[in-house]
Amino acid sequence: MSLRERYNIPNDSVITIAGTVGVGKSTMTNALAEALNFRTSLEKVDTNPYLDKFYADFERWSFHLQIYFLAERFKEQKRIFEYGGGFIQDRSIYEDTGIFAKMHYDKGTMSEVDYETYKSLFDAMVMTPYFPHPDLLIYLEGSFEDIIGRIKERGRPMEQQTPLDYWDEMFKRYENWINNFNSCPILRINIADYDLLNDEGSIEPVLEKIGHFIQQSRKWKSRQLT
Ligand SMILES: Nc1ncnc2c1ncn2[C@@H]1O[C@H](COP(=O)(O)OP(=O)(O)O)[C@@H](O)[C@H]1O
Ligand SMILES: Nc1ncnc2c1ncn2[C@H]1C[C@H](O)[C@@H](COP(=O)(O)O)O1
Repeated sequence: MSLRERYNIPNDSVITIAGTVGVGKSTMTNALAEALNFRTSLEKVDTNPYLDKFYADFERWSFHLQIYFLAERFKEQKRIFEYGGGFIQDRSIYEDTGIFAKMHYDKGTMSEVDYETYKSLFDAMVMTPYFPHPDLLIYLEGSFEDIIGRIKERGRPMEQQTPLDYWDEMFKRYENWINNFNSCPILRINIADYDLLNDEGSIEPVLEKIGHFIQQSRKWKSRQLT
């Protein structure tokens, strides 16, 4: 029996992994996809044509970068739909607007007119009944110190040169954002409770929770339809 069958996870499930930069989304995405034999939808950092420029000059590039991310994630959403699900997605589309665009607007590194243009495009594309929301959003959380340690250890130059205040602001916003998030069911997992790098078996309790959550939310959805 496969792990997917053992934990009763439907093979058309779409699971998105959310959380601040460096918390461990990509690592979790790859581990879950391998355990469930699902496809991945990964955030491509190396081929992003705006990311380096953005970190060097937020004001000049924040609008361009948000439009790029929106286009990339929307194309991925289409790909997931075309395959009929069975995907783990590295970062949700909701974080682009709820965390990044809003933070840059509030801090003055995205102009009001750019923010309004971006938001109206995002809402028209995503906040509609036609947009297929994921079955589950797994929110990874941990201490600020642990997360900063992981950003340092990973060592992407553009992130090393970014002041600590930026990550601190983002960390605080994430807590507030997840407490108010209601676009799909949420499963919160603390990074202190598993260790995918040193203990392969630590994925199993996560799978058990996923199976339970998806079963519950599908039952709830089917009751709403009858
Ligand atoms: N369970 C873990 N224990 C220790 N380090 C981890 C763990 N999971 C991820 N990391 C490390 O933390 C860093 C950031 O992880 P990553 O998955 O790239 O985060 P994200 O995609 O959220 O930015 C990487 O260097 C990764 O190897
Ligand atoms: N929407 C975004 N706006 C600005 N920066 C973003 C956005 N989405 C991702 N990023 C940045 C943050 C990191 O430097 C890289 C990759 O994110 P990660 O959390 O490491 O997967 O892109």
